[in-house]
Amino acid sequence: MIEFRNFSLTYPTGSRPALREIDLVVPRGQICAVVGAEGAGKTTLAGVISGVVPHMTGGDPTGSARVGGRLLAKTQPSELVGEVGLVMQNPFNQLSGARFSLREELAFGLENLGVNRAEMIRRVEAVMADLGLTALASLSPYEISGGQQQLLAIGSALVMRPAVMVLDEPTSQLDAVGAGLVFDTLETLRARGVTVVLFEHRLERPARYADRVLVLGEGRIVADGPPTDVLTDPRLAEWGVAPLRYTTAARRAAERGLWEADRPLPVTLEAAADGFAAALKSARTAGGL
Ligand SMILES: Nc1ncnc2c1ncn2[C@@H]1O[C@H](COP(=O)(O)OP(=O)(O)OP(=O)(O)O)[C@@H](O)[C@H]1O
Repeated sequence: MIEFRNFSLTYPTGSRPALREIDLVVPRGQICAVVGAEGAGKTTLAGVISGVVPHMTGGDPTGSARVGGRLLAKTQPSELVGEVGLVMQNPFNQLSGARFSLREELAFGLENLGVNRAEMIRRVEAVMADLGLTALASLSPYEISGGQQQLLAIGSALVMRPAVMVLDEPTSQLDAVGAGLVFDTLETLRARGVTVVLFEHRLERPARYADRVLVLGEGRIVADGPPTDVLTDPRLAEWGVAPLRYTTAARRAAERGLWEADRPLPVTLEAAADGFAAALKSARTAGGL
């Protein structure tokens, strides 16, 4: 579980706080997506949860932030290995540089933790199968594509079986198939009780997979709720987040009386298609078409 109480953070060179008065509880097994404009504080929040900020960046925190009951201000990032898995935007930066093959790279963190060999092999093989990496097992992490490196970075976090996974734009370099594998994996993690915090620019995936969406605006949580509420909020654009095309199309239809009054605005393509089909049907029934 993640628990922030009135948490604020100002970087040493910052003129204003990067995070302000964050009150947040993310329970076990929840997929929580965080969206927001550039500079809203997403990477900072990811860094605080994973122990990187302020320990490695500097910064002055106030209030409290806990992961799994540990007070992050008093916990070094190395103590969080195994507790929090962090996947950053650029997978290249996450390669250990010390291993010759994907299989060895995936085993690297487990070796450092002293996990026994049989268990290590079991976990590495399972993660490679889940992420479609088995055929690449003997290749160098440096000779695979950026998308495959992104899957490798996710795999390197997954093998550690952390209680919390923090994913900063985890599918930015992946095609639809690769992104699908990652999001299927997130569903498995939810079922296992892993807490997932997902930072995304694009809203399609949070709309479909997240239990909850937070919007950050200038370091504050400005909205927090189920995707169907938050992503249809008319203030989304004011917060610097472009609404989904389906939601905008349905809102325009609603303004012209072409969307059923009691039907929520859609955040997925399927819900939009159902809504427009229902609107067409009622227009036909009414003899309008
Ligand atoms: N290491 C740092 N030192 C000083 N200021 C920083 C540092 N990192 C981020 N900031 C500032 O803190 C604020 C929040 O930045 P952050 O990177 O967390 O936002 P973000 O929502 O992740 O933005 P983006 O979508 O562009 O990645 C910004 O004003 C940024 O300039």
